[in-house]
Amino acid sequence: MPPSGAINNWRPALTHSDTAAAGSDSKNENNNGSTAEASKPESPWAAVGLLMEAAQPERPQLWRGLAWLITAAGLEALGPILGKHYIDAYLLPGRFDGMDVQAMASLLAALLLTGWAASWIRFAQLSRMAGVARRSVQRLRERVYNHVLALPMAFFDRAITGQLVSRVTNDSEAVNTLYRQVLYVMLDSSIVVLGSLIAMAWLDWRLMLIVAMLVPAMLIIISIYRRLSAPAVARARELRSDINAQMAESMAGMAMLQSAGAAPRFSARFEATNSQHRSARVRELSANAWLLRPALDLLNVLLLVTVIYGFGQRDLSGLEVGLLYAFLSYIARVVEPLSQITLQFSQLQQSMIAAARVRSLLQETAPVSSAQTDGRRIEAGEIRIEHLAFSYQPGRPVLERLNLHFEPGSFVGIVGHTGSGKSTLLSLLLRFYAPQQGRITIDGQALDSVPDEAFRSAVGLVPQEPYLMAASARENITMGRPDISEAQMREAARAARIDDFLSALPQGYDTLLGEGGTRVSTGQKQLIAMARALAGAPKILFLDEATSNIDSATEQIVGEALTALRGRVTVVAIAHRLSTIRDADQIVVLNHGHLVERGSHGELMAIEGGLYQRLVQLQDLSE
Ligand SMILES: Nc1ncnc2c1ncn2[C@@H]1O[C@H](COP(=O)(O)OP(=O)(O)OP(=O)(O)O)[C@@H](O)[C@H]1O
Repeated sequence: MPPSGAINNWRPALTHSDTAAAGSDSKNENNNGSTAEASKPESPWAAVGLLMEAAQPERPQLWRGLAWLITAAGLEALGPILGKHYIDAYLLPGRFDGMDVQAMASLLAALLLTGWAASWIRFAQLSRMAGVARRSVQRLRERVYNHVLALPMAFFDRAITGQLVSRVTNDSEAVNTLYRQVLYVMLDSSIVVLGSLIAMAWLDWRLMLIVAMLVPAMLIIISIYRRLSAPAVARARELRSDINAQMAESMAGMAMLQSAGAAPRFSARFEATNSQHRSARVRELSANAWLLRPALDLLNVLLLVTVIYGFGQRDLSGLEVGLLYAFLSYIARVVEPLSQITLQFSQLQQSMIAAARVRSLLQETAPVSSAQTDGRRIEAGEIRIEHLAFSYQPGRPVLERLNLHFEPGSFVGIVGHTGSGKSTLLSLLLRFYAPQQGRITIDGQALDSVPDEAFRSAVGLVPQEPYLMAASARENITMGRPDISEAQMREAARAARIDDFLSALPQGYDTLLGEGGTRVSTGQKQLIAMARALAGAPKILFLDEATSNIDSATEQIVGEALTALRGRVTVVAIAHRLSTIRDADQIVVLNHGHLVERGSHGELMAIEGGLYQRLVQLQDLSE
């Protein structure tokens, strides 16, 4: 199993989606067990914390925006007070002449100006905050992506590609919505409500208390709604991510899917997930339609009745009319934002779940980078393996008590039956996993203490399933490594015997390969992968069945290329096709995770009844 292809691999075990399709709680039954997927309920503060982290560099902007929003709310709250004064001082007493008209005109102008100023400030600040939100989400998305790139390979054994894509794209986008909800609706509306309540308290605190009752009533409604709809919201989100995962999985395994005639089954499974998603959304929207809107309308009416009734109980002298006007204005200003907060709650809940998922992905521990360690560069490429033991799952050892020594510049072949642990050994040498017992050293220093950069530049890999990016041949070989010159790239391509092919392409090395680009055969892909590995001028070159997809003539040419590396580069090649490693200085034979034989081809062939001898005989028979 090629570790390098883990993220792109076709995964026949559709555990998560299958359990989801069966209608069970996939979270509990997901054998892939991605903690990134676990959407455990998080407090709203956790989500807000994530936002604040993302907005960290622009916090002063946020505080400034907040201060201006409070100013706008204050200006808005002034409106009804001015209106009350206008009614009480001029309208009711009928003072319409001389100085009074002037005063009335200034009062009305102030009324208009405060309203306009408040609207303008709010618009400007919300636009400013929208900018902060967009940039924060951009930062968050980059952070999530970089975090995923740094995660250990063991994580990708559990993760499902489509769901990870969902985390980086949809969920990060949902966090954008959360930003909008939190800033536009929650924050802005809360400030307006607070400003109106303060103004009302200044006018008549008893009446204000009646209006303020609205706040706890709304909170109760929200809490009931939350309890009723939360499972549906979480389920909808989970199923949406499943839909993405199924989509990605089908695309990645299209050839197998079609050739195995599995399209109808996949289609049925997709429909099942899709319809469960729709049902979850309907459940969620029903709670919204049946509970939220009617409850809000009812509260509004009750409030108006109570306030008017309160006025009815008082001595309705002329002055009370201005107060009634002011209160009715304030009630509208309180009810509307509170309705906004409540009505947006469903969206808010979804966004919070998305934020929780992004957060748990960010909490996946990336391996501690060796970048800062004081290890040396790899100069010779000597590898020593001592008492190495490893298992993916406790109690199921894959490699046991391995002791090996690869001389610098030597050519080492690793052979063994399928599942004997060859790729696992390679994964350990590549630091994809850490051994549970024993140790590996390179040039005498522990593998994990070699600085990242030094390790990467000294090691090349030609994986079993070569991976081509949707980019030019040049980019596919250099992989953006700035230190690889044109001459080095071409030299590597020549060594991998792919230079002629690439030069003959319509735009030569600038021709697009990979998805949507020029089609290349699997064998050619492998040669490009070889050129990619050689271009970095590695000290150690790992090949994971790199000759399995090329014809015998090309294999011979590659064999010559490997021979040319002798003495300069330590080559460790896993090979099913034994002819590839026939000339190796040392052939290591693994069986069920144990080292059973070791030696040159000649030495191993001399072991009567030995495993290597049998493997060679079997292969000779089959050819
Ligand atoms: N990521 C993984 N998680 C759990 N078990 C794994 C993982 N990768 C490999 N294994 C198991 O470890 C054992 C050794 O697998 P490995 O891929 O190293 O064998 P191999 O010799 O390279 O096989 P092949 O020649 O078929 O590629 C197998 O039993 C396999 O099922």
